[in-house]
Amino acid sequence: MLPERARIGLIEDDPVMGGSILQRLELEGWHVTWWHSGGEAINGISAVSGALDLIVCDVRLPDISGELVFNAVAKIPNAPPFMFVTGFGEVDQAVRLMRAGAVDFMTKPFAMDEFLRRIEAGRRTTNAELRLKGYFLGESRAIQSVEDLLHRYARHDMPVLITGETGAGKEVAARLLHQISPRSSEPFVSVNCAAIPAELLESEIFGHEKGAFTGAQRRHLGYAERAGKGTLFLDEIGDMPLSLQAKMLRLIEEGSFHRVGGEAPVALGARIVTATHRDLAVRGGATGFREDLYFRLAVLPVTIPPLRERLEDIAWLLDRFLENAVSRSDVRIRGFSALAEEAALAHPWPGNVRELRNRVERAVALSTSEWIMPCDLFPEHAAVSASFAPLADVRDAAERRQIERALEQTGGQIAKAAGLLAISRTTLWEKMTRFGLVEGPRSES
Ligand SMILES: Nc1ncnc2c1ncn2[C@@H]1O[C@H](COP(=O)(O)OP(=O)(O)OP(=O)(O)O)[C@@H](O)[C@H]1O
Repeated sequence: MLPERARIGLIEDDPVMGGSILQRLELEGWHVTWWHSGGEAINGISAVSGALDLIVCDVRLPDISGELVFNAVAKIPNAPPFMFVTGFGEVDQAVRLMRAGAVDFMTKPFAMDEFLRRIEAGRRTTNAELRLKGYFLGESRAIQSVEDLLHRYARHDMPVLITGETGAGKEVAARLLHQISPRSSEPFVSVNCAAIPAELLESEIFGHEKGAFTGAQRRHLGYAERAGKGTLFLDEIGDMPLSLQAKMLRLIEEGSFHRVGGEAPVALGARIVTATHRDLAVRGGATGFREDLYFRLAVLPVTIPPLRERLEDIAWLLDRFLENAVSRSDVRIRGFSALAEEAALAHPWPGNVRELRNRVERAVALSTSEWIMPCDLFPEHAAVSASFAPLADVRDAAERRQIERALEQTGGQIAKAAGLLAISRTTLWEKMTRFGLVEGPRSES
């Protein structure tokens, strides 16, 4: 039973569906307000918005779409979380709604117990508790909305495709998705498809039977089987050979696979999460990736923004990695100098978070003071400035040389040398003093 009489808003035009949801929710202790059309719901919600713990909304309504209701309600202060109920063909729309902020969706027909579990997870108090725990991936709004999306995806079993530049944190996101999912006590198995030779990848993922090929002396369980009911994370999926892509497609469509050399199908219990730094959505097979497989993998998509687009995370990550590196060494470092932080903010971070972590670890090893300086984080800039003179120095050296020549030609006579150089005597004298060319008393002749 619910700790308090929680309030739910139901937007459903089908009297049979709405009636059975209402009856079950009331039995479970929810207080339900039922609206039969979108317009009716918008008016009704405005009056009680703050008091509602959750809204369950059908995507297809007789007057306006559930999406329009959601967009209108989202503008109301203290709007309640939305969970959508959709037909099978409306999954794309439901995913779009989740990306826009809906907490969850369920496809009809659904089992009532699963529905109750999901509304309990999506209701307002649960969200508030999540916030209190704070964010894990970073401080920027961009990464926090990624994290919010992962929380919404975590309750589903559909494949997730994580895209983003190299080193941006795709695997970290996949691990977080696993940890916050109901599968968290099961294994998380990570496979880097680019790191395993193409000819071995199939038997590494699907396993093989004894005698399947020369050297296969025993049955070998692949990653798909070792992941059990947990998460199978396939990194660099864009590098998967075409022959294996066909098998992946079958795995997703049929929910089972064959070990190499095996005859009986093995059921896949794990959720598939994939990642790539490539744009696999390019049409016409230009990427060498099957379009049909792409759509199967990208049912729930999420993109990790590059570090240069989330500057607020830079200082946060610097501190995190510094703390970590210092705790593993015996150096005493108090933090980053303001100049080092400024340099970090201006850097484009082509290697993203991985580059930042490596730079911090190297800086801790190199630093000779208690404060990390720009040259500790970016030693290559220090090397460049040592070998490459600033413009002002080059200009000074050229002026000095020309003044020396003029003085030589005029036998050290300032007035004549100034004439040759087309500057005033005073200016020449000042420059000679600055360049250390003045010896003995000044000659005005
Ligand atoms: N939000 C984060 N908090 C702490 N560490 C992070 C975060 N994001 C990434 N990292 C660290 O940065 C490094 C790279 O992260 P990760 O392997 O997840 O990136 P990736 O996008 O999967 O990279 P690749 O494209 O090379 O596979 C790892 O050491 C990881 O621990």
